[in-house]
Amino acid sequence: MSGNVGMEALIPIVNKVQDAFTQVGMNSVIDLPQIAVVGGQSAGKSSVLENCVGKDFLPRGSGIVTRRPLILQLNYVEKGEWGEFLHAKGKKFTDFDEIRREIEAETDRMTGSNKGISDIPINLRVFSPHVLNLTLIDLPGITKVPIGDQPPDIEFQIRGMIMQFISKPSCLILAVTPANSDLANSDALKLAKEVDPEGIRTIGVLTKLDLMDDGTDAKEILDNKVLPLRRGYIGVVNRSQRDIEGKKDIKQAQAAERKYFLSHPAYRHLAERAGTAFLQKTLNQQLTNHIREVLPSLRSKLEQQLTSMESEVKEFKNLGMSGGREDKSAKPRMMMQMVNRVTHDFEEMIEGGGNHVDTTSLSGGAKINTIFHFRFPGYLNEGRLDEKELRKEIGFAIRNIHGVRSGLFTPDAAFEMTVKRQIETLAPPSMKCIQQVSTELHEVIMKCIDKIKNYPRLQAEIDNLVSGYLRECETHCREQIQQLVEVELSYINTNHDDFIGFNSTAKDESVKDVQNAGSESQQQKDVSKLIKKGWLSTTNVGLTKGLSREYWFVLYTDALAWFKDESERDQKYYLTIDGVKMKSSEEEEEGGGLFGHRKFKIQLFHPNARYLFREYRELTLYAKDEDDMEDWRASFLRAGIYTHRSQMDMEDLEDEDHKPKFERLFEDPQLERQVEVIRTYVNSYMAIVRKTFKDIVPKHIMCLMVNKMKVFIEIELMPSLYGAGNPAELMEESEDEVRRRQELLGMYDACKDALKTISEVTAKTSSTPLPAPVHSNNHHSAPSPNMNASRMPKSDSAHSLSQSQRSRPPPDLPNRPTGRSAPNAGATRPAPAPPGGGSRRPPPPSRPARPN
Ligand SMILES: Nc1nc2c(ncn2[C@@H]2O[C@H](COP(=O)(O)OP(=O)(O)OP(=O)(O)O)[C@@H](O)[C@H]2O)c(=O)[nH]1
Repeated sequence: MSGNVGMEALIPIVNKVQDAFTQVGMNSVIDLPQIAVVGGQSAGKSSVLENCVGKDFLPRGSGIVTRRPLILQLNYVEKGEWGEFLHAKGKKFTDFDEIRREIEAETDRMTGSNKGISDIPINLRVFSPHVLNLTLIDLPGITKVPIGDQPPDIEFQIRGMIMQFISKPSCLILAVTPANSDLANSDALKLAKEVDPEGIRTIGVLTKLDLMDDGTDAKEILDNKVLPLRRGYIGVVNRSQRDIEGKKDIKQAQAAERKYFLSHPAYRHLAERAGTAFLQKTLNQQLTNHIREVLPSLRSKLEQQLTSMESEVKEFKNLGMSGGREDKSAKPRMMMQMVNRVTHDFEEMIEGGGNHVDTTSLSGGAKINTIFHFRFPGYLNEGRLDEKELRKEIGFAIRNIHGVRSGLFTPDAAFEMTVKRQIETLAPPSMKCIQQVSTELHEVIMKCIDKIKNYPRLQAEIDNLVSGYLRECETHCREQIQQLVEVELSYINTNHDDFIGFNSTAKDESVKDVQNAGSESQQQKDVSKLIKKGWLSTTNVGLTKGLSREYWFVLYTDALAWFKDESERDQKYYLTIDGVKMKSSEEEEEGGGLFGHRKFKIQLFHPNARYLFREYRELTLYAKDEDDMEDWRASFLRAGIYTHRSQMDMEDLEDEDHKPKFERLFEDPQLERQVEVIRTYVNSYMAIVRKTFKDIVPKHIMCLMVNKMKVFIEIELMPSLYGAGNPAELMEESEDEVRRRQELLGMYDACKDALKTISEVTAKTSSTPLPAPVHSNNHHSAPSPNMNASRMPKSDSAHSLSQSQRSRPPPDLPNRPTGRSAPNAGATRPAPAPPGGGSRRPPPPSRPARPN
């Protein structure tokens, strides 16, 4: 196909834009409008359409030829030229005469050969290096009188068929009217007016100028003086049937057409605005307008995409990795940057602050702080014996020291032995604290090195080195704490300032310790100290079993209270926790609930009483996660709610009569007195030791683990990495990263190219403004019979036609209508009316028979 030079000129432009956008992952950015030809029977629609494409391939002839809509999709391909029908998939038609025959045959297949019609379209795709990706629609001609197999309502049916296509706001309408018929009766113009009352997307085409009666011409119509259209009329002279039969070449025909306009006295002045070439130019200009119209939004999309990539591309450039090439010398520098980043992040996560503060959970330094000051004091109470157990132990110690004799005096050794056993119980919670901090440090390291996962070897090596060092620190710290326990065991300092001694009444900081050491009345006097507040969910506080509710729990050193909410106004219960024990466990998911899946359970109960509170034997609490449970457990421990011993342990404390063994001790009043004295001392001394541990263990951990880790990462990590391997190898990127980087850089370049293309296209093309609306008193501009259907939203029609066209005034306004509205006033008819006042319409041209 080469009969449409203008369209061919647009091909490289569209392809360039399309290619540029395919590169950046956007397809079909330019969706060109459809073009439909509408007109009466034999008006020359198919001829006009063919001329638009510039290739012979449509059936033409007398009578109704187009009897099914033909949807012609033009597809640009670099090589070859062929057609394909949807109804004959896979078959390539390289001979365009064959295409014409196939259209005829397919029309007959659906409609029969006796002039029947059908609204089922024939879909033809033409592939060619000479076409734009464009859809053209050839529609059956409007006819009024049914012939052959045509249904009685043929006019109505064809009208519906046409409307289906032209009512789409993106469809350009070529309203074809033969010059040798009455323009005022043009169905094409009427239909176009219905769907496009403003005339934005309608182009009037006047065919068969050559067939007008001698002495008549269509000058006035072409000058847009009769039934004016916003875009005016374009006159064309298509090939006659004889030309077609004589195989007149399309180019030859266009040359003849041009000659016709130049030589015709009535048309000479408008020769530049007439003919097939001008129609092509007008259509191509519309397509150009459309292309130009989409460019600004494409540009802004590209600019957005470019901005989003800019910072990463800059980073690659800094690292010498742009342009798809890697600068090997940059690798050690990059490694340093990565290590610095890890150092910085580690420091930030431990010391707090920074830009990326976690707002969902405690982590890093804050978590370690919680472990030190919240959990660890609780853990220290874990191995602690309750009052009865302690008395029992002291009682046994005293009796074992006295041996066979009954001692008169309280033996110091019993105090020391008991204290030592108690000091030993401080080692496991201290180790637990070390282990928890170590786990947290490891988590922090993992988070820090996650950011360098694009360099898997470097990440693995850092993990290896840092984790190894952390293990060393942990081991060392454990040894130190063990040493600390041994130090405490080595000398029981009863001269300690805070030790209660024989006369002293020193008080421990911890209220609980005093409670254990003092009398009941003393306990009552102590002011309750707050330990922890928070939401917990429970299943058994005044609710049907199985249901659960959240309450605001407040734990004091001697009581647990719960409230409706944080305001603490509506108190639900106040539970004194003396003697209360706990069991904690992880429960299987039961599905649903206030905290999602209730898994972390703590049960409080009173081993020596039937009910804990009201009619409940126990209080079951659910924490929202493991951390929360751990915090509550530690808090309960601090409040003196210890973990319940197993049944076995309890049995050990009882003898055959189920009487607590230690109670028997008190059958000896002297022993009872001695036990009481030692118990007071033990509690006082242990309060001192616990206080020391509470203070010194976190200090050890900070010194031997946290700070050492910081120093290691800051100072030793880099040399250790150099020792571990070649930076170039360590800095090897993951395949994903290489691909990602290449893609990103490719995309970045493609975006820039696409922007350049847009600028080029904008510079090389120009928009034609939409002519101003025409005003006419004649019938064409009268309200359409179907106004509702015809009122299209302006924005919709803008889809295909430039917004800018609307606002700008046309360079040369079309002439105002003369006001003459005679049906055929366009034709300059010098000849007088025929006698008898008959119609002035010329007789319809006799059409030669269609060749078979
Ligand atoms: N002399 C002359 N003949 C024309 C012109 N335009 C079309 N014809 C002839 O008119 C006849 C009908 O042309 P088509 O292009 O088939 O018209 P159509 O509107 O597609 O016809 P239907 O699809 O049957 O409605 C053909 O024989 C054409 O050669 C023209 O400008 N001048």
